[in-house]
Amino acid sequence: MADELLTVAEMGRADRAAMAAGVPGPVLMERAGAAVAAAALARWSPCPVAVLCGPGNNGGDGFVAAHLLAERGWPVRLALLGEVAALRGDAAWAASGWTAPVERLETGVLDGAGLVIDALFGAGLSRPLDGPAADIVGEIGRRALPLLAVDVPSGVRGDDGAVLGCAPRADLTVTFHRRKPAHVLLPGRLLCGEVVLADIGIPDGVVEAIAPRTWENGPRLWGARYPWPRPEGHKYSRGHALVLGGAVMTGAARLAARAALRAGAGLVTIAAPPETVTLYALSLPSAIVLPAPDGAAFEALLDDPRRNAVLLGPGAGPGEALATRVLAALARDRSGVLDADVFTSFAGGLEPLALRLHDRWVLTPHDGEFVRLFGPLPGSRLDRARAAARACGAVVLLKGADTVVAHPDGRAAVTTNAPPDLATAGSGDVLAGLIVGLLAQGMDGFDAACAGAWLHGEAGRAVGPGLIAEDLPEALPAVLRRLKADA
Ligand SMILES: NC(=O)C1=CN([C@@H]2O[C@H](COP(=O)(O)OP(=O)(O)OC[C@H]3O[C@@H](n4cnc5c(N)ncnc54)[C@H](OP(=O)(O)O)[C@@H]3O)[C@@H](O)[C@H]2O)[C@H](O)CC1
Ligand SMILES: [K+]
Repeated sequence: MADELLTVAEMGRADRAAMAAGVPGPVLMERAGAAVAAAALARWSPCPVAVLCGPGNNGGDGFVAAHLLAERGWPVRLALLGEVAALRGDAAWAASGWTAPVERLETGVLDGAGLVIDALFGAGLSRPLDGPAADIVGEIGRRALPLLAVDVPSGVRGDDGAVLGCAPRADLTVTFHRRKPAHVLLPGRLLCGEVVLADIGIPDGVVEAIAPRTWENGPRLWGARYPWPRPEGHKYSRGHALVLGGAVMTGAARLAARAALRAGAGLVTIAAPPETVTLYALSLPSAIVLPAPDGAAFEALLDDPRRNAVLLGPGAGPGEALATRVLAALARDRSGVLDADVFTSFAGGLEPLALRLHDRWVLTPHDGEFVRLFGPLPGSRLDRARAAARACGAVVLLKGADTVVAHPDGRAAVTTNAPPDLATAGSGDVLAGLIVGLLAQGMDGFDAACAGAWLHGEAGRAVGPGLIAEDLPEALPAVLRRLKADA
């Protein structure tokens, strides 16, 4: 499945470009409807079907699918929101191929149905569902009917996966040409069920010309640049991460350091308060633990240019001391990750950092931290992460069940592989450690953030229920082995 995600506007441009290139609208609609019918034939045994059509082209796809399923002998009832005479363009053309009755959109059309095809609204959803559309969506849920959604479950907004009014939960969603953000962002993703991407004959050159800026996060996005150890390499050529250790919450930096090592950093130094050196050293034999009693000592560690990537925040303790160390790290030519307590230390806003941040720095806030840093920005998680990255100049990784990574230049990726088990103490520290480990090996900020988030998700899936953060670094070798085998 292609990884690019097209916005509704970009998809409209793709449609128009295909038509300009000689693929007529009815041909696109015929193929879209045929893909829906094919999906029904592939996943369900013949059964009575209720096809629910809306007043636009999503409904047109429904007419085509209804016709094709009826041709295959499936008992099909079709209901339309509005009048046939009001249909326009390709939808009117599609409706003309349906000679059986067109029912009014009422819940009775569901009686006896073994499958519902939802072709009410797709890309053209413009307001919350109400009236008969909302009634029937509610009834589908009450009856727990199997549902195949055309393009998106009706009520889910294509650009951000938000639900306008209500939307049904589909078992399968058939979408066309490329997926939309709604297929990967929550809550839309959870309502789509399995997503099938159908080729409706829009030439590949069209998407290249549109040059989308949004992807689903996965190895196809960054795998070619993954820093696998080279035969002639040695530990010094694999980068050296510097992790600031805290005095009290020592688990956070330990988890992060271990993850950085597992991600492949050749060396990891923990800059530790003197009284904690033994603790850190005993629990992490492969890390270097050095005392850093004050800011000057930390800066001395930073001054060694071999320590090329820095992690500040996990367990560091918020406040002036941490803020000073962040500014010291940013004053040097390093890459790094800012996480956790850094966001509390700069909760008033990132202005003190703005001029110094650049795209080899990754900020990893969760939603609460994000709002404290950047304010209540409008739009989807994609919009907000993009706006934040643009504003601060660094890569922003907005953590959550649909983690978004955004680059200041507008590129963004949505991570879909994170299991709910990852919502546990210390999980974010591991993520920050993975990213700094990849930065140390020379990956750029966007790639490192994307790869880190994806590896974190895969490690979470490998462990599954019962996961605690300590498991994640240990799950990584098997995940990396598979990644390498597939490369
Ligand atoms: N390449 C492709 O992807 C192709 C996609 N196709 C299909 O076309 C739809 C998009 O079709 P479009 O006509 O642009 O939009 P919709 O069918 O989704 O809906 C527009 C009509 O619905 C009305 N509307 C919108 N929201 C509501 C609502 N909440 N309640 C009632 N009515 C609503 C809207 O009315 P307006 O007043 O806003 O104008 C329109 O009448 C895409 O999703 C694919 O399924 C093509 O078939 C092939 C190519
Ligand atoms: K739909």
